[in-house]
Amino acid sequence: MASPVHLEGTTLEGGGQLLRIAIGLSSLTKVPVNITNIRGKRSGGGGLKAQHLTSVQWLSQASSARLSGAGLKSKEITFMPSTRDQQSETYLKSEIQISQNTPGSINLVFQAILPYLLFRGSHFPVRVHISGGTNVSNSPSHDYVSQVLLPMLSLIGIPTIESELHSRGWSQGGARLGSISYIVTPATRPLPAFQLTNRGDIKSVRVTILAPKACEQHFRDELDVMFDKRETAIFGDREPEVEVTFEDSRHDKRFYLLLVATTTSGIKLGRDWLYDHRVRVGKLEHVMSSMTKKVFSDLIEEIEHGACADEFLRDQLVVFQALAKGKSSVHGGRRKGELVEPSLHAKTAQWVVHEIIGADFDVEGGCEGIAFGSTEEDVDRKEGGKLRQSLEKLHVSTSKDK
Ligand SMILES: Nc1ncnc2c1ncn2[C@@H]1O[C@H](COP(=O)(O)OP(=O)(O)OP(=O)(O)O)[C@@H](O)[C@H]1O
Repeated sequence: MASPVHLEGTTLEGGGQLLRIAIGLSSLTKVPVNITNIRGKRSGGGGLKAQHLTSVQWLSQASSARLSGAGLKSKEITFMPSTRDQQSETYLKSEIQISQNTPGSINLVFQAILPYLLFRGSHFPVRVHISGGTNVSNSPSHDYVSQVLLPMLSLIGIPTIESELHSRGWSQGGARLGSISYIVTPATRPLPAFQLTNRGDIKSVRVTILAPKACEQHFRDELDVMFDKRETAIFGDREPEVEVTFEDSRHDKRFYLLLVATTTSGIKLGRDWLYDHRVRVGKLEHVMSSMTKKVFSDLIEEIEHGACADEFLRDQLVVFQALAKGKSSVHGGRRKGELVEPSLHAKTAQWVVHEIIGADFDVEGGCEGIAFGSTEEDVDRKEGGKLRQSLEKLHVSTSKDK
């Protein structure tokens, strides 16, 4: 087997996403990887947290990989997928259960395994049940995934993924476990290249509030005032269409607000905040007004620079651009006439896909994908053809001892 591609875990963002993308791509393409200094830029010493370990272990079993070094807080792992075109029997079941006993983000586990579930070459839908956190700081919430990520994946041509929330799991207001099921239908051919370049006008905004029931009216009033004030910045000359949903968070320290704008071309832009500052008794009005101000101004910033994917979605689409067939483009918007730079997360994702499968991004957010899953690519892969050779070249040029 070729020597593993070495990834230094402190590169760019230096967090967990580098690991998730690397292991997800490795399990699909069978390119072995070695990651050192995992999450090396995170405070607290870095290394694998439970959420990362869960994803790595699941993918290693699913792709019959040899995994070494993996444990809680590990800073180095080597992931060597089996080169035989055979998946582990256990993981071909139509029901998959992934359990976490802390509220590690369910959606980050899902982010790690989704490319594998979609492109592993199966023809059967799977139902994946994951327990952990549904609303966790610095990760996509259940609400963001169901209202932004999944519709956007469908817009770019990925078979519709359904999600079913069973119960909420929180990182705030004391740890609490929840669970979600996803039904994923695998792609039966490579993902065609997609173009997210025409944003259109903002047609409607959907607001999701999770807060203690006693705060409902105040929160709604704050939003009304803000919509009145910022109507033109959001809707321009169009008649505003706003829908507000409130759910009782059943805890006086659990506050979450999400705004999702839908454009005339079907694009969804989302911004949210799971309140993570101290909630003081008697100061709840301050919590609601600061959440409303911040989430509105974040969304308006996204709207003003005209991007076709919000800052978070942009990094989450990188892996799909790299696997698609042909050149996919995601317009990231312009600020003062200049293209908006990808976030550090997006740059990191682009670096990882380059290192593992050789896909490159241009400054405008375009990427010529490797057509993963096409017959030609399969033949190449099985018979040691073009792709295999170029991957092997990459192993050599990026191996650890370089
Ligand atoms: N508010 C948000 N809405 C949607 N997606 C988000 C949000 N915040 C973070 N994300 C996404 O979550 C992922 C976070 O990656 P990151 O590497 O920071 O996470 P991590 O595994 O928790 O690692 P670490 O603990 O090392 O930060 C990125 O894909 C990012 O786009």
